[in-house]
Amino acid sequence: MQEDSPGRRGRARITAEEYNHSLGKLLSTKRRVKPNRKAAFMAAFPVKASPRLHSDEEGVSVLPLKEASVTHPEHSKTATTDETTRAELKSPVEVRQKLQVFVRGLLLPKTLCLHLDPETSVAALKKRVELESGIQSQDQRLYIGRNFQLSELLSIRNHGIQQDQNIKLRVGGLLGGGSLEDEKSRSICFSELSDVPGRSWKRLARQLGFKEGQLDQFEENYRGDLHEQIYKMLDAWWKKQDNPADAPEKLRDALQAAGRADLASQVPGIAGTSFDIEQCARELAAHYRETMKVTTHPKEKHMAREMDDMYVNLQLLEETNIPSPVSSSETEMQAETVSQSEHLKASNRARCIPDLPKSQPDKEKGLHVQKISLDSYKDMLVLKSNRLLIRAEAGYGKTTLLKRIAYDWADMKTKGDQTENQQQSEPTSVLERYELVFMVEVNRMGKKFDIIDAIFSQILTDSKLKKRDLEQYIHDNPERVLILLDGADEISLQRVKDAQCKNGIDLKGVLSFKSLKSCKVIVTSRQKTANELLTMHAHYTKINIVGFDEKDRQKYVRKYLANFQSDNQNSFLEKVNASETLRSLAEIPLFLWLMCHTWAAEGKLPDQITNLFGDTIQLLFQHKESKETDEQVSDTETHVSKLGRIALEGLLDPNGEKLHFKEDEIDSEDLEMFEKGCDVGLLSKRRKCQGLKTVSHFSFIHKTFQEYSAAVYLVDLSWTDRQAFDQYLSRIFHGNVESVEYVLRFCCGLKGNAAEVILQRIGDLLKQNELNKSLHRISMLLLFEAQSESLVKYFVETAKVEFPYELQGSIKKVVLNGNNLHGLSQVNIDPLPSLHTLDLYRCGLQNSDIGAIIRLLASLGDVKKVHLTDNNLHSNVAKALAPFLR
Ligand SMILES: Nc1ncnc2c1ncn2[C@@H]1O[C@H](COP(=O)(O)OP(=O)(O)OP(=O)(O)O)[C@@H](O)[C@H]1O
Repeated sequence: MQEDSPGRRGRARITAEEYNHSLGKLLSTKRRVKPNRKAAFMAAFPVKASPRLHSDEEGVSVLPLKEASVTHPEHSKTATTDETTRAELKSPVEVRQKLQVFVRGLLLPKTLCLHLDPETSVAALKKRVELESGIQSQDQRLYIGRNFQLSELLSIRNHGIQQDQNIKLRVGGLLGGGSLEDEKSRSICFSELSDVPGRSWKRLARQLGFKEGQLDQFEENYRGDLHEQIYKMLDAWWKKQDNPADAPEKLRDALQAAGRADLASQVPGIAGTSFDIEQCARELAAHYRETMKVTTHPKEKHMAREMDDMYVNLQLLEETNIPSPVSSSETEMQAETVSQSEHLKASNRARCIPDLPKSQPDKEKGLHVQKISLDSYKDMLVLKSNRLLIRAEAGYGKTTLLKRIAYDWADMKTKGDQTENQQQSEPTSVLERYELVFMVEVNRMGKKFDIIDAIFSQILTDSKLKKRDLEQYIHDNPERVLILLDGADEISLQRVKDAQCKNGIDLKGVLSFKSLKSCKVIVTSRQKTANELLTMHAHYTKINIVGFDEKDRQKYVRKYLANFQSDNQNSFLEKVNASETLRSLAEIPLFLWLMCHTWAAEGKLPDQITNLFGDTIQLLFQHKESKETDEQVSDTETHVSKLGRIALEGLLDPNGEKLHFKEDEIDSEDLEMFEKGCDVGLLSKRRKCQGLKTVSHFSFIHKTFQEYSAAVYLVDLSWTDRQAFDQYLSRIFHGNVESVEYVLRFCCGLKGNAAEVILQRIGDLLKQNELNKSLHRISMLLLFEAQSESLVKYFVETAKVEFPYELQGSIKKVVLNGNNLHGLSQVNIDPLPSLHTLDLYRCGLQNSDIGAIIRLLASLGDVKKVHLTDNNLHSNVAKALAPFLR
């Protein structure tokens, strides 16, 4: 054992031999750590039974403390081979060879040599160090390599720690009054900093105001001892400080400017400051309990319901990439769901919602996508990854999910204050590990994208707490903090990348895993930006929100319509379940909310689908406007119409219906509208691998929205460019009527010119194909959608009128006035329970038509009145109808 290096101050003695040993090892092992660490993380991916669950929580073996032995380095065995370590990584259960690791740090009386089971959690390791050193485990920060902080949630194997690896111990933030003014704290800080900067120390020195000549002098005076050169430089800088209170900030700024922002957190704070964590938690909890509600009006944020009264569980899928069994040259990735495959099937319904992404950014090529359904957000929080990306299109409930987490945490904190040892519900118990939870709206962050600033401007608005102290606390206790970043899609990621955030914790660093690596961060984003985010760092754990399944829908309806009788709730559910379109829309919380809202206000859902989709699109635009971004949201109809040309061309594509549009095939003007469509939530954008290239594709979030846009465009054309309108109609009536049925229905619902032309043409077609049942059905739907008495004339000459099933339900009156109904051999209308009145004024009815009228009344059910004025009927014949009226 040799004497201490002169640079080691303010602590018990460490021998130079240890110092050299650690430094040498650290550098020489560094290169080997990475691939193995990666392998360890890959091994921990949820490919097997349930390795997603954290070992401490879920009973994966953790070596009992007594099994970890302590020896001094000079007595220790030398390194095991890399091969052995790899073997441990490959089959952790079979091979349980212990790892020898060295824990060293300035506050330790001596370097600790521990023999640990690879499955030992970092939390258990800290306890071990506490026993040996007396340093409380919650104050310990353990690092490997160049400042990679170990997470308590993982085991040492998970971190890829190898035989003989050095683990560095620092004491967290010197929170208990540590400051640069305090000689011991300063000495520790300078000594720690002198260990790490390496070649960046000259940059740091320049930032601290030293000239080249002075740097040469330090080198000259302490030749061969880099640690001492840096230490002396820092000491010299300190002695020049007139105002010691400003010094910590200056040093942090200099570290950041020198490209070592990662070290800024090691600079202790100002003398006398201590962060009141209890106070901070109380303020956060009060804010969340007050504000975290389920919004029930797209514009009026104050119209919201209490979380417990309105929140319904969402279906979540974790998406993991595992090495593909197929060759990596495959361009399309395969998707597999491990459980609850019905959710996936539901989301991939053929007509309604475009498929979940099957392809991923390039790096993931050759990987197999495995989707694992999660029971609740608790499953998501226990995943090992510290960066979770929640992806879903507009209105699927991303924000609401984060609100729920923040609310549950606040609830737990508040109840915990009231009743000690109270049993928490399952999902909330996982939140216990977080002292602080921050929910930040990304689009309300300042230009610098400083998370601390955002916390103070969005949550702790009236707080007396100091930003600096909070920042220090987060840096020192990252694993006790949960950060929820909502709406990464609502800002330009380029702006985030370009932002200059000198102090604080910046969004760029957090999103790209550069800072707060061991802090759990959950980011939400729509699909379009999610892909971009993955280019900042590919190792996010991806969570997809699938929306509501049938049970969730029922729960939602019972909650939303809580003031209504259960019969009423049931009839709403029946109505929704009866239509495939409504059912698939109801999987998206935003749209289910709209339907419930309409039902509650009007006692029915709009009979015409045009109204329903018009309102839904309007809601999407309002939902976007409510986000208070600077961006101007354009007029709904204009925007939708501008998307319509490509939408219609896609539906009429001679090579088969096209629901995905390649970015590079869209001209720049239309592209802008498509991008905006994504912002509003009408479209989504995804990346797909095509050979070596990655191409972005747009698709409408629901096929029916593509049809609606196409219809709005067609109706516009009927006014502005009649020739183009006629050409499109010719294409449609040339064998496409059935495939674009919804476009025609929307056109009729949007009324005007287009409705009349379309109904006339379909009437003509029907005359030529009287027996075509499908055409009958469509024509009646169009007629119904148009809601125009005058247009009935195009159909009544046909022998058989069959009303569509959509007429069932709440129709009270059918008006067929002015149409020539004479000679009808058969009129088929399914029973309409609510039908009250049938108006048949001036319908050219004669005595011989009485049989058809009676059959009609009998089939309708409960008609109370028939108006037959101005027909050629004998009064006795009219009286004969009386028994058929109720
Ligand atoms: N889990 C849920 N329980 C009850 N209602 C919900 C739930 N999730 C969403 N909603 C309803 O749907 C609306 C839209 O949800 P939310 O704003 O969370 O969607 P989002 O995915 O964040 O959308 P965007 O991408 O536009 O930000 C909410 O205001 C709420 O009324």
